[in-house]
Amino acid sequence: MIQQYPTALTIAGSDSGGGAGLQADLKTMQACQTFSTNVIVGITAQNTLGVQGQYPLPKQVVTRQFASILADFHIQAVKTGALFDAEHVQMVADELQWSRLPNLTVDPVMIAKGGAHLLTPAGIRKIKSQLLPQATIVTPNLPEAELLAEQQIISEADRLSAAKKIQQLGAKNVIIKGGHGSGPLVKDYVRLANGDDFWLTAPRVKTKRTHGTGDTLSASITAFLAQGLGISTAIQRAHAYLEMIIEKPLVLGHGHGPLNHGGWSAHDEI
Ligand SMILES: Nc1ncnc2c1ncn2[C@@H]1O[C@H](COP(=O)(O)OP(=O)(O)OP(=O)(O)O)[C@@H](O)[C@H]1O
Ligand SMILES: Cc1ncc(COP(=O)(O)O)c(N)n1
Repeated sequence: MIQQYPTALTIAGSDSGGGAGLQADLKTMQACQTFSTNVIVGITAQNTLGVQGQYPLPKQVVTRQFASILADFHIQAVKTGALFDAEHVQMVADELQWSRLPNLTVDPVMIAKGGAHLLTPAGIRKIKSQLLPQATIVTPNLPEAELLAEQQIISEADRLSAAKKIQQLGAKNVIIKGGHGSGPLVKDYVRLANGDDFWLTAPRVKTKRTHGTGDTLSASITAFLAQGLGISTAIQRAHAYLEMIIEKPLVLGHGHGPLNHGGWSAHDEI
């Protein structure tokens, strides 16, 4: 008998350098045994050194992709990535609202590793008002969490209060990632819808090959949600996948190099 294969949707920007954005999402989902369809919201000219150009796509091009996917596939989980500006956040929020797709992971991509802004201030406000109320989970890094919660995050207690504020904006579950912190350990803080919380801790890998780590974590969570795993298990497996592949980098490019998304096999324990 032919089994239904877990199927997800990523709504993101294309990275010509192949390490982040849509390309990271597709490779991650494949490695995590979920098929991913994709809506391209915009195109970036980008490499490991930075973002050289950004080209959001016209509304009709975005909505037409949604229509094609929804007419054919049974989508079990969705993620959003770089959405560029308020207009594009709104069109994505509208599509998600009417299509009522389940298991939404919002990766509130704002600033690329090289410093380029991938979302306008009005776009940030729209994410807060239109996307977070629909989100099963939101996955900000530390600077993104500060902007969403409108507070500084220095201590661990700050992380707890920021996560609570982000939940008040409507996101059910929150993970505030710790890659931008310092010290020998990277600590991600997870706060679940029921109020339970925990830290995911890993040794900080001394590498500049971290392009797309955030996309990879959120795409992996999405892949595992599409497979029907509970939110806590999906987060923990995604973190284990990320920590496994960050140890096996590909030596490519002259800047923040990409992860090795295929750097584990289905037989590896994660
Ligand atoms: N040097 C590192 N060693 C180990 N784990 C890391 C390292 N850097 C980031 N991570 C992990 O990678 C994931 C993404 O964290 P990070 O804070 O880098 O997200 P991000 O800034 O959104 O990433 P990006 O913008 O590059 O896509 C987290 O689970 C974090 O713990
Ligand atoms: C199209 C696109 N989406 C997301 C990112 C974030 O990834 P990073 O922060 O590692 O640059 C990116 N650089 N480009």
